[in-house]
Amino acid sequence: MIELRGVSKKFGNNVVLDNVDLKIHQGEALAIIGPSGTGKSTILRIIAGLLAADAGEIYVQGQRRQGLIEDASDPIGIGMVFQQAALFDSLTVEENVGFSLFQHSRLKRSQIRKIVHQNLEMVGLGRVGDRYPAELSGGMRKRVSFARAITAHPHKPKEAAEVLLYDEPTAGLDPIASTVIEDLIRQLQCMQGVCSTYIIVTHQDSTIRRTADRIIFLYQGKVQWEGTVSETQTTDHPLIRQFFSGSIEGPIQVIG
Ligand SMILES: Nc1ncnc2c1ncn2[C@@H]1O[C@H](COP(=O)(O)OP(=O)(O)OP(=O)(O)O)[C@@H](O)[C@H]1O
Repeated sequence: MIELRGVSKKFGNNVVLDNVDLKIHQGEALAIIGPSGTGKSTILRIIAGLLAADAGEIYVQGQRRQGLIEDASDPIGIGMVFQQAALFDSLTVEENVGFSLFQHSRLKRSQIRKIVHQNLEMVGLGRVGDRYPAELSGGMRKRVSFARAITAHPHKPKEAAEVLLYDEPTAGLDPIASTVIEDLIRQLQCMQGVCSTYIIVTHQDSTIRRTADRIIFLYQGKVQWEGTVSETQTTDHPLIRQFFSGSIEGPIQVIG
């Protein structure tokens, strides 16, 4: 569904991604893990088309993307759920979720409200449409941002996100609120019998275990390890052992 071939990215002299190859298949749940500052969010932003790679190619359903998302027409929609829910504080929940439809579609207000309400129901927030983000908890704000990511024009199926990119969706949440989000991610994946695809960046052990089918470990600009959740527990790969044990001794250099 998405393929990165030889993608590199640096900021100044800081080489963040170094010739990365990556394939994500239809219906797959892929987690990208690795120490802080290794380029996980950078990969997501490149896949979303928000950031240009310095080198390499990005294919979406076999079609090469040229440029960024505003000048490219990907054959499928790719939605991103940001680490901070990134909601507009001065807009209500309903206005946030329906933002792109209110701005860019000719749908009637009542039609948009119906779509928004359905999507808020899907994330378990059917009753908060007229509240403001500041009146919600962190977990609720994250759920609102999920509802926004899956909101698309009903007559433009290409705009519906078939691939969702989650950047640390459970960061800062307590274990129970994290479970709610993890369950929701899996529920949103398999709606109406069709399983969509997602990529998740997370540091949280429970989120890795509960939301990933396949895991890649990114370090020093490269994919250093790839496997399943259960293989993270059995592998003797030194990077994986150190990462999951939290030890400061090992090949991963501790910054700061
Ligand atoms: N716009 C930017 N300008 C300059 N440097 C950047 C920019 N965006 C990211 N970086 C740098 O690129 C590196 C990778 O950042 P990125 O946010 O992708 O890491 P990450 O693996 O997601 O980290 P974390 O786990 O801490 O969220 C970091 O050293 C960061 O400082």
